[in-house]
Amino acid sequence: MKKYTQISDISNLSETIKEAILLKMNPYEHQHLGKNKTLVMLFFNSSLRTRLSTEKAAKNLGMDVMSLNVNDAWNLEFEDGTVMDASTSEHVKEAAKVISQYADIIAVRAFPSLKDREKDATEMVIKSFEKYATVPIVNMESATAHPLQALADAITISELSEKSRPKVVMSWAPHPRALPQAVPNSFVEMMQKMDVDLTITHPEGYELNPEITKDTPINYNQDEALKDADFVYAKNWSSYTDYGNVISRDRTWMITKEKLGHAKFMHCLPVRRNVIVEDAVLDSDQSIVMQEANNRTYAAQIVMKGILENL
Ligand SMILES: CCC[C@H](NC(=O)CCC(=O)O)C(=O)O
Ligand SMILES: NC(=O)OP(=O)(O)O
Repeated sequence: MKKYTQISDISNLSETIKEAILLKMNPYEHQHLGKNKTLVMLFFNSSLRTRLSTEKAAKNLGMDVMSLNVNDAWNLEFEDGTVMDASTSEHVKEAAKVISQYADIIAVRAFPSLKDREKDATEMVIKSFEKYATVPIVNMESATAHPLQALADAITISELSEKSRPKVVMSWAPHPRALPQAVPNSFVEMMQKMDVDLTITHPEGYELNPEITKDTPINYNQDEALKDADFVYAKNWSSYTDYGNVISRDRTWMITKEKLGHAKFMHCLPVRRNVIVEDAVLDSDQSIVMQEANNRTYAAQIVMKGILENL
């Protein structure tokens, strides 16, 4: 593996999932790979799980880790040819090359603006690091994708599914803020590669990028969509068509025990209790959000193992 910025960087998904599950049994087995190697993590946005699980994964592999909240360093310029006489102090051309001298792998988190859809779609931040860094890049959530989360979700469903082709329903849920489409995009992309019966449910106006959803069924009736689900993956996202806007705050879309039926509840976290999902669900043994969060370490570890093996 040369990098992990998108799900398609995984050449054999079922093998990767199997290897990640095996890794959990012996997480320190490959420490020789990371000895005298450094992971640098760059955060343009907040994180708990990604920051800690990716650091844990790197240390499981014997790596050293450095983490930088980029906004505490210099305000970076990403546009080519800019006369930098305003608020940006350093161009990503220099920053990426400088960091590459300190790192063997660079991991980046940079959320979208949610203001300019076309510009967000260019994935300027992570693509700039891919272009100018001289070491492999890992995506810790970019403007349109969260491939580490999706891999952890795939591992979790593979481990906990009680049938060969489970029904997986990704359901929109309300949120007070405008959130990215990265997590739902990557979850849909990942589920399309797995042997699951995937349905997406959301209010009208919340259609994701059709280049991602493709022919995955979309049901605007949540109750109908949730019927006989085995896994319910709840997530809020802002409108893609009315880009970056909150066009519904309909609290009836909150996931309840009643709506969940016998299904297992999934969410990437952080989750707004009693907005996205009621306490009774999160506090029940139908919730597998802790297993998902634990699998973030092994998703990151199997990815970085593959990268280290190719250095
Ligand atoms: C892994 C999820 C990260 C991010 N979530 C949020 O920004 C939620 C923040 C909040 O609830 O205030 C998102 O939806 O992409
Ligand atoms: N799920 C996830 O990526 O969590 P953080 O935003 O806390 O890293």
